[in-house]
Formats: sequence, structure tokens, C-alpha cells
Amino acid sequence: MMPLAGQPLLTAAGIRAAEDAAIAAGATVGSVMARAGQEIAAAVRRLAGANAILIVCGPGNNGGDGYVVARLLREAGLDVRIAALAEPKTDAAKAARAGWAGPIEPFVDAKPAPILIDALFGTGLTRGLDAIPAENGDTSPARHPGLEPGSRFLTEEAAGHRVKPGVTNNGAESSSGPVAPSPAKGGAQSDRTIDSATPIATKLRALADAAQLTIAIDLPSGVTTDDGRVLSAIPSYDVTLALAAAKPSHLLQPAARHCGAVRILDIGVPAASSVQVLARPTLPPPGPDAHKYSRGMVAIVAGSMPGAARLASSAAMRAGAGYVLLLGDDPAGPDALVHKPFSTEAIAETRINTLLIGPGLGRDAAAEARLDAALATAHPLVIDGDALHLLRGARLTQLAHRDAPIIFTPHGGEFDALFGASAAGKIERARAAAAQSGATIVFKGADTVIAEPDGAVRVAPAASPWLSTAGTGDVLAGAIAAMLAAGLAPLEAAAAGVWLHGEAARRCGAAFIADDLAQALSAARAAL
Ligand SMILES: NC(=O)C1=CN([C@@H]2O[C@H](COP(=O)(O)OP(=O)(O)OC[C@H]3O[C@@H](n4cnc5c(N)ncnc54)[C@H](O)[C@@H]3O)[C@@H](O)[C@H]2O)[C@H](O)CC1
Ligand SMILES: [K+]
Repeated sequence: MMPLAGQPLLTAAGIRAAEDAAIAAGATVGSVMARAGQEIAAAVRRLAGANAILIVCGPGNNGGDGYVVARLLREAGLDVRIAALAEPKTDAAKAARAGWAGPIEPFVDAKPAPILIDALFGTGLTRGLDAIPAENGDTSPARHPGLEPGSRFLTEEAAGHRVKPGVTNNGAESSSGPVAPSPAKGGAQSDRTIDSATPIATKLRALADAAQLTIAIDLPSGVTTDDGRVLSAIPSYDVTLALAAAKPSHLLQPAARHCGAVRILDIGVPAASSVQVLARPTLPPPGPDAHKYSRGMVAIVAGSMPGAARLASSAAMRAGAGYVLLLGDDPAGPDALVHKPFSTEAIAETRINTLLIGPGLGRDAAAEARLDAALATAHPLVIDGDALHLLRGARLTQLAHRDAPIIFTPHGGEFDALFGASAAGKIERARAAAAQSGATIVFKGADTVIAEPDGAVRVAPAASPWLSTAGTGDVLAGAIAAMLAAGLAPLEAAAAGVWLHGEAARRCGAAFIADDLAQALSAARAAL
């Protein structure tokens, strides 16, 4: 089982191409499924201990994986039952089904077990779960008033989320040794009678609620593969075992929160992609000949809200910049922070390695003048906050003519204002914005996506939700500016800044403030 960091992210089409390449090299779908089954069964045995297992199988190859796993676990002496949504449709799934000697329960009538394994749908899911007619059960509108197959998806909000303590998306659970079943969960829910006439997602939630450990094979059934959408009111799993490679929906919200801890299983299908999970950066400490300018000089343009620029300055210093210059009228900040009034001469200082503009800049005429002066320099730029709002239109087009790197750090609102709102996935949107602007885009959020104009992408696993407090974006901008000033390429600088920011947040624990976060960057940097 591999953790996510640094791994390629493959779309449904990408994983099909990888599988085709493996088949061209001598594998068969059946041999790949057999290997997948072995890897999943080994992982389940480590996670589930000796507890009884229910595997729910769908009609495609995800269901096929389920049949193989069931056979292997039963051969290993475990108490395994299968409930099927429909007969297998693919040759490989039919062969896997034929290898299962035990009974098969109809999905709608399945009784829960302490361990639930979801093998209903994987990368082949095309619509919401409740739109799928169950062949072994009746989900017709006549039995389910209001359920029109193909026309009604339950909403996420309707689901309510089952949250289990101690399991995080980036892997807090042990990868060896059985997972001790949690104490009986929510008695009322565990004991409730499962109505065999409910739609698929409702039934799946009931089975999950009654289980002590839930494991999704490849993806939680009911999420898309490529863009993080949740199509039905599905449960949140404890563990998702990703086959061959991680998929974007393992990291993109809201799907990611349904995955639990994601582990990748090597099933002999090599995977490569320019879209990758954010990796821990390699940032060597300063060498013996280092001096303040060789470590990088960051200049930060202040504006009408000086606190934001100070936070960014503090972050740049503690992320490792050798010299931080605050250009504005605010004399406050640590003694190590150099202050100068803003002027076109001061901003043109040739020793500046990176100029950061936006935190607390304001949107008035003075702010516009400072932004135009910043854009007129030849410095590498990090553009955040208010400066992104002022960038719309002609200024954005002019940027394409600059030689030095530019990094934009928009949150969702700033991204929409700059590039337009869209229902497309976050990776696709960030890539298009990077290609259009020529800038490296750090599209912030619970699932930060970094995109380069050449199409390279890094996706960050979920960081601490406590980052949702004022000023943390200013800290991120400062950290990224320090990385760019140190000479890292824009993608690496953005990735390192995002990683340091997430690590600093982890170290801060709960209810921290942005000042604490900036302080914690020193320790995050020291951990590398
Ligand atoms: N990645 C690999 O190399 C391997 C992956 N394997 C597993 O196979 C699935 C993908 O299998 P596939 O058969 O393509 O798709 P699914 O099993 O996810 O389901 C497709 C199945 O379901 C039907 N369907 C989909 N959506 C709907 C809907 N809304 N309504 C009705 N029916 C629907 C569709 O028509 C198909 O019949 C992957 O995730 C892995 O788990 C293999 O092990 C091989 C190696
Ligand atoms: K699944």
C-alpha cells in the first residue's frame, strides 16, 4: 500500500490507457483483476482482522474485483458474504463471479456486516447511484414515489455525513495490523431496520452505518473519477484502496471527504502523469557560503490594510527568505523586517528576487498605481488578494509579455472574478487559467490545485480545516514568495509554499491565528 504523496493522478481515460498499455505488453483484464484482487485481499486482511465481511458487487469490473476478493478472503478462512446489485456484464467480471462458490444475496436485501467492502462501481460510473435500476431489486417509481430512474439524484446535503474519528484523508491510520472495530456506532442507527425497498444510495448508507469499518474499492461508488463530484448521497468510507494509481476525485472536494484514508495498490499497471499529488519538497538548508541575498530577497508591497502585508512578510522570513523588504508607510513588524516608503525607485531595486503584491493592497487608485508599478518591473511576481481583482482586463493580457515568472494565488472567489465562473472541474479550470494567463496558478481551497501553463499540475491533499481563518492566505503568499526568491522554478516554489503552509497548520493544531501559522513555518521548514 502506497501513500499518496508525489503519486501520479490518472483520470478514468488515463487509467484505461494505462491498462491498455499493460494488456499490449502481455497482461489480460483477467490477470490484472486477479492481481488487483490479491492486493485488495491482502490490504483487507490487515485492516479487518477476523471480522465478518460483506462485499457489495456491481455489474462491471469493480464488481469483478469484489468477487475475486471474496473468494480469496473466504479461502483464507474469513466469514465473507456477497450482495450483488446486478449480474456481471463484463467477461472478466463474469469469470470472477464464476470463481465464487458461495451464495449471492440481492443487494436490496443484504444484511450488514462489521466490515463493508464497496465494489459496486469504480471508474466506469457514469450517473448517480439512484439512477441505476437494480436488477436484483425493484427501485421503480411505483415502489419509490419520487424516484425517476435517470432523473433524480439525491443531494449531498440530504445525506448527512458519518464522520469517524482518527482517520484522515492523508493517512493517519496504521498500514499494518487489524483495525479494531469501533464500538457500536450510534445504537439507533446500527439497530435500525433496513428497508429493502430503498434506493441504492440509501441502502448503501444503511449498510455503512451498521458497519464498523468501511472500505471502498478504487473509489466510493457514486463519485466521479475525474473532477471530485458526488453524484449521490453516499456514505463516507474509512479507507479507499485506489487501484494502480490515485484518481483526481481522491483529492478533489467534495468527493475526497468520502474517501477516508486513501492507499494506492500496485496492480502491475504502470501509471504516469504530469498531474501529481503534492509531494514533500526537497529544500536543502543554506550552505556554508550562504548570505542574505543568496537566500533570496523578497519585497512586499503594502497597502490600505497593513496587517496583511506584515503577515506575508513574517511568513516570507520564516519560510527562509534571507531579506524581506516591506514597501509602504507602516513601521510595525519584527526588527528584522526592512521598511522603506513605496516608490518606483524602491520597487525597481535590482537585488529584489521576488515581488509580492496583493495582501492588504486595497482596490483604490493608490492600489492600482502600485500594481502598475509592480507590473512594470522585471521581477518575478507573486500576485494575491486585492491585486488579483485589479488585474482583470487589460492588465491580465499585458502579463503575457513579461519574461519573469508570475504566480497567482486566487481563492475560489478571486479565481471566478479573474477567469470567470464555471462548472468544470478544478484541475481543468486551473490548467486553462494557467495556459491563458501564462502564470502559475495556485487555486486555493480545501483541495488546492497548482497548475503550470505547460499543463503540469500538483494537487494538495486536504490540509487542516483550521486554516479557514483570516490572514492564512497572506501567510501562504509570503511562503511562496520566499520559495520563488530562493530560486525554485515557479511550480516547485508554489508546491513548496503550499506544503510548508499545510505542515505549519498541522503543527499549529486547533484554533490558531494567522500570526501563529507564520511563526510555525520555521518549524515546518526545519522538518525538511
Ligand atoms: N484500473 C485497472 O487497471 C483495473 C481496474 N479494474 C476495476 O475495474 C473498474 C472499472 O471497471 P468498469 O467495468 O469499467 O466500470 P465499473 O465497474 O465502475 O462499472 C461499470 C458498469 O456499470 C455500468 N454503469 C455505470 N454507471 C451506471 C449508471 N449510472 N447506471 C447504470 N449502469 C451504470 C456500466 O454500464 C458498466 O456495466 C475499476 O474501478 C477497478 O475497480 C479491474 O480490476 C481491472 C484492472
Ligand atoms: K467502489
